[in-house]
Amino acid sequence: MINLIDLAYVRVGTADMRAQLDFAQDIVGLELVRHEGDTAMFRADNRHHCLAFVEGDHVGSLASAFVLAGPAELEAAAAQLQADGVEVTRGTPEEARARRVQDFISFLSPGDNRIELVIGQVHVEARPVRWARPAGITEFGHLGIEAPDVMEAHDFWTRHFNIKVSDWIGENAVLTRIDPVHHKLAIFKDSTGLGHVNFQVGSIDDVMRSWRFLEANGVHITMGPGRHPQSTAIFLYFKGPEDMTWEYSYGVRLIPDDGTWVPRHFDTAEPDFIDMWRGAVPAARRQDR
Ligand SMILES: O=C/C=C/C(C(=O)O)=C(/O)C(=O)O
Ligand SMILES: [Fe+2]
Repeated sequence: MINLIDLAYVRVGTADMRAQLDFAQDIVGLELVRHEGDTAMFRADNRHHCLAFVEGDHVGSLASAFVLAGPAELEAAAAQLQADGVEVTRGTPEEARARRVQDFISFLSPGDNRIELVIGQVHVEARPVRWARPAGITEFGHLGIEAPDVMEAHDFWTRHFNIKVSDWIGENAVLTRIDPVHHKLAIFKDSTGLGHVNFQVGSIDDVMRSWRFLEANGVHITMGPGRHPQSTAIFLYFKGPEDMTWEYSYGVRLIPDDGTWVPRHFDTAEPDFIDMWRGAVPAARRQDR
């Protein structure tokens, strides 16, 4: 079993770095920690960065990364995946440095999403984040990734990793955890790529203030403010440049590690299956597809 300790970062390709730089700072509020060559890195918590935009021809997800405990765990992970027929690529020292990690491997998960497993991610413990806007972000919360067959993705992730299912949403989505946080990896039915990137905020007020701020700045809000019955989090989803979906949320449920949690199944025919406040739900999330 490969033990994922935490999320590390997400890398996203962009053909419009200027637009992504402006949006990530002026709208989302992240700190630009470093812009070197074709890569801009953003910080939201003690990780050196949790989001990197890489300028080039590929627009959209390049990789989603998780932290492993150390070198022995990295070797064991590579061996386990290879034994199962998964093609594993070793990061070069230059690639590791660009990611601010000591070492990493990568592979494709179902849905052709590139996943990186890293060790020794650089952390910044003492210096507070220099927020570009006071959005109230407390941390990089979770990732949504897409796969055409959620069940196949579920089987892969639960076979190899310490992933536990927290909840199912029809056959459209599975929300999974690697620690007490209700979900850090959500898999949604779609072709491939990054579904959304979530940032936790400190209060309901932060969600609502950002809602007003986004509206005033002409940002397309795709869902919310609302409250997910799954994690009980109060959420706000919005679109950035190049069709990237961002989310702020507050109040995610913690699941005690006592073995008593049974994954629930939410019926997409119910009017409040995804929003307890029954706000408008985008068509892509409305029914089993
Ligand atoms: O589609 C349902 C989404 C649920 C949640 C939640 O319960 O918090 C998410 O944030 C998510 O999966 O993105
Ligand atoms: Fe989310």
